[in-house]
Amino acid sequence: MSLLQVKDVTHAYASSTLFWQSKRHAPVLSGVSLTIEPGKCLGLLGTSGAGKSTLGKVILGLEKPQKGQVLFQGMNLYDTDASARRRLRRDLQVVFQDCYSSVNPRMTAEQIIGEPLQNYESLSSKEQKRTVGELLERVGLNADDMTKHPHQFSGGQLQRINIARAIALKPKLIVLDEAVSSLDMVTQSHILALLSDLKSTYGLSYLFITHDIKAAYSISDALAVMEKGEVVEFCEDKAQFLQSPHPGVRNLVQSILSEHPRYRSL
Ligand SMILES: Nc1ncnc2c1ncn2[C@@H]1O[C@H](COP(=O)(O)OP(=O)(O)OP(=O)(O)O)[C@@H](O)[C@H]1O
Repeated sequence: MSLLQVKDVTHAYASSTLFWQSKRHAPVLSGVSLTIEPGKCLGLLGTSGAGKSTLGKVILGLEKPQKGQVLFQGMNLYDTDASARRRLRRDLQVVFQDCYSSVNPRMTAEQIIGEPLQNYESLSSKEQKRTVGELLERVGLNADDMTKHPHQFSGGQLQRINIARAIALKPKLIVLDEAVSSLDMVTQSHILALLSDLKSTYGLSYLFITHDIKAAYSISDALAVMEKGEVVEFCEDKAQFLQSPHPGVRNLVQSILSEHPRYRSL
């Protein structure tokens, strides 16, 4: 069974509530369907405004769609009781592009990474400290870094802290919304390598939202492209992506082919 199934999802944001009437903008998502398999990464590409982040929010349970279903391990995300919702919140995590605004600047790394543990696990303070230390080391930082505040880290280091917080509860799916986009190329490749490593170690699944075809191609198993709220291409095997006849996808593919001699003949 797929880990996540998005079935025919249509969504429009509410614009205003005028007395009893709630008005809505034009749909941002129209008839979107896709799947994410256990332990796999789906790269979601598309131009600005295509609806990628909105789909990410719908998948995280944050934006209830007007139409369609989101099934996580067969369970309807928007039709569950409180205890199932709590479990789902553990299993679904997110890392955003802006590593600085994703954390409270007054908290230490220990408090940032420890927050989900405190909310969901009943660990003694000693156990929690040890777990935070292990998580810091797991993402390539030092256990001693737990006393530092966000401003004492570089952008890449802080994104590692956000990743440590996201994996703290051993989730099943992490939405990575432009998670490496604001980093320089070298840091970006290190973080992509870390994400790949964590994925294979813990059997994590990712929704990797990005504008960057090269980053998406390097980390993903499957690829999808959105245009104006619709999924115009969805390839469960990224190799099929290179053969897509869709003109928008061909343009994306050309940009990777030029740098990968192996694929130039395609
Ligand atoms: N909270 C909101 N209320 C109203 N409209 C919104 C809201 N969030 C996003 N939108 C609109 O929905 C559309 C899709 O936005 P979304 O952020 O999902 O696209 P995106 O593909 O992630 O773009 P980007 O890559 O620039 O982040 C845009 O037209 C945007 O203005």
